[in-house]
Amino acid sequence: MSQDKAFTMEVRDDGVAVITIDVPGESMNTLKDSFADEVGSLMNRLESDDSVKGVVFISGKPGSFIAGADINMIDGCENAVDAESLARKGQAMFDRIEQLNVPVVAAINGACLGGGLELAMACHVRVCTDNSKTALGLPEVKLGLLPGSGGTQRLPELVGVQQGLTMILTGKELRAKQALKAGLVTEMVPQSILLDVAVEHALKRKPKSTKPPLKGMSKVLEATRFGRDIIFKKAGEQAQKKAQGNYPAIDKIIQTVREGVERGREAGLDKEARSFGELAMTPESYQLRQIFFATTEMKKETGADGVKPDSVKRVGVLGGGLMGGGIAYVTAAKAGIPARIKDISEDGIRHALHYSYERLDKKVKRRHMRRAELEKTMLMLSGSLDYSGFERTDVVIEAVFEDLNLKQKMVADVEEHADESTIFATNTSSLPITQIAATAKRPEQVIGLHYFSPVDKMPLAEIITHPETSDKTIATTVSLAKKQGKTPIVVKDGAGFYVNRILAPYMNEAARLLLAGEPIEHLDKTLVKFGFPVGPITLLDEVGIDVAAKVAPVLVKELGDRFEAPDAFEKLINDDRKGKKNQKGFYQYGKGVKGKPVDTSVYSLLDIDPERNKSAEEIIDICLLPMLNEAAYCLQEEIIRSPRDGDIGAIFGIGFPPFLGGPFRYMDSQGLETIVNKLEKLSTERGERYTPAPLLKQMVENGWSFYQ
Ligand SMILES: C[C@H](O)CC(=O)SCCNC(=O)CCNC(=O)[C@H](O)C(C)(C)COP(=O)(O)OP(=O)(O)OC[C@H]1O[C@@H](n2cnc3c(N)ncnc32)[C@H](O)[C@@H]1OP(=O)(O)O
Repeated sequence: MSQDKAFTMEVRDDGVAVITIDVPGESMNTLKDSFADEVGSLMNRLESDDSVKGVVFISGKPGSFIAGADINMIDGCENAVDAESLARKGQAMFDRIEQLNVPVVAAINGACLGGGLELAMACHVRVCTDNSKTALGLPEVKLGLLPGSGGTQRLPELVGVQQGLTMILTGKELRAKQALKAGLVTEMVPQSILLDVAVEHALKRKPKSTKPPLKGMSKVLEATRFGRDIIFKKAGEQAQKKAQGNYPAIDKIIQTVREGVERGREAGLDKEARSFGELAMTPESYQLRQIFFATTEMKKETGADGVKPDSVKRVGVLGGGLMGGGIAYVTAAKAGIPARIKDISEDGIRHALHYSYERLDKKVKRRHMRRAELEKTMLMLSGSLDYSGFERTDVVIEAVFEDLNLKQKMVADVEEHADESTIFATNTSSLPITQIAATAKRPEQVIGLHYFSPVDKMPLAEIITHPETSDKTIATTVSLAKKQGKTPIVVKDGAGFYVNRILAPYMNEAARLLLAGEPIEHLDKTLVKFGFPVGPITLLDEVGIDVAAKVAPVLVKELGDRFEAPDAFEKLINDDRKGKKNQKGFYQYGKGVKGKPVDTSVYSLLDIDPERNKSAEEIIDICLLPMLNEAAYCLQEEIIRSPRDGDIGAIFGIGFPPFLGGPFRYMDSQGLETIVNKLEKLSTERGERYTPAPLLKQMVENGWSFYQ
């Protein structure tokens, strides 16, 4: 047995060959091209050794099985032929495993994803642990790919076409219980007996291939060609509704699964390998892979080089509203840290506690959580009308009204009632942290921690430093945000910070186009088709027209005239149009409203005669370019630390189309000269606010790009 091998085999006295997968020097197993030879020689031995009665594949890593093929390896492919050949090598390797005469069992604990699940599906039996980290899925679509080593064929064979297709199209993972129900695993066991149970299966007779455990309508549909046509059509429509034609993997997945279902596994595998090769070379897959690399890199960063975060054992939350409730929830449910909520009313506290209860209860009902776990999490949440219990908090996060005096008073109160070392993190979305810290006794412990609504769903947190924030405070806050399940970016203090600052000019231009007569649906649909999750006018309704109206003057005051909002807010507010929250905005809301009809009365209110004048391309340029330009200003002013942070912030904070890589990668892909030229043209046509940021011009002059 050699230490430098990823696959090592030991044949036990009972005749079961246990193959342990433990990629040397890596924290998680990933599959590499070079393992084909290693597995090949193990297969040679197994194929010729009659004394071996069964085989078990198990991971040597404590918390995971295999996280898929090595994405670096895929990224390193120079052309489609290289990538196709990787897929074919994997297919051949897994075929050989499947064809062994003895039973082969995958013993799965932790992540079993992509190529990892493809290997497990080539085994005859899969046993998994009931560990909460156990997850089985084919997430390749999130990388703009399809499963390349048999996954498009074996998953539908095991769980049925409908469920298999959905899993491959969405990348959705199944937890242990769900995998058992779907027929993806044969047995679910506690981790302590995983190997023993796997060995038992390996000593049984090789199981005959089974049919997916289908019931009801699924069974009827999958039985006939007509029924399967319906499944493929529906799956395609649903997936494209989200993808808007921007993700080439979607069509390829449907065609490939269909090929196998209709023409057999061999034809399916051939199409799978070819499609994998082609998709690996698409710009969409390239950008999505870069997001994976960026987020993995960010997981390791502390936010302050060389500084270790302090441990956070208790958190205080000021304000039990929507944001406070969400913050308390992610603190207890995700980070596992007790949170003490202070509000001025019992109602506020009740609201916050209820917010968590509702979310946890949903998980229990969906069987994602046991009731005992819900109760344990709820015990971590407590409320108070005064500061009792705050003396032991390590971090206090305030989520009270956007009022500077009030926030400064919160700082003083926390300094009085909490420990000397307690960090004060403010969830302000518009007030400068420097001003909130201005009256603090310990300004080095004041920091911004800006969450996005809804807190439990939105993955980004902006961590805002002011000149006196200490490195320890930064590192501790970054670490807390990560535990709460967030991807944090550290940004410098300044109006709008990063995310709202780049969003504002985009929204302003959409509003200007609307006032000039472009129909609301035309604007929204154009930008959704471009790749945003919702259009800018829908977003205004979601954020709240009153909130946008409040933020606008702050940005103008701090950053200048290019942030001037079009003159329509007053009329909208006077008409009590706040957006979704009071069910009165640009769209119609309320009971009985089907679909998402525009509230056309808004046109007469704003004296608009709606008519399409601008093409989709013009609308995109008009709205998007000021966002890109502002991102460049933020980099120039060091509001963000790097283009990478700017890209991740835009993708995770406002849903900038991920397949375009974020504002900076998008500018690189278009060419900075093109961006500057377009901005200059728009500046002549529409106003000086489009003047290119000096950084962009400087970069063009020097022939630079944001990334190498
Ligand atoms: C042919 C096939 O069909 C094609 C494929 O299989 S494509 C790959 C499909 N698999 C995936 O997309 C899964 C990618 N990985 C993940 O989502 C997450 O890493 C995970 C959920 C498995 C674990 O998350 P988490 O516990 O937070 O650990 P995380 O920090 O992300 O990863 C641990 C290490 O494993 C590495 N890693 C995980 N999966 C990897 C992969 N598929 N390729 C390369 N590296 C990977 C990470 O880079 C990180 O490396 P580091 O220790 O040097 O920083």
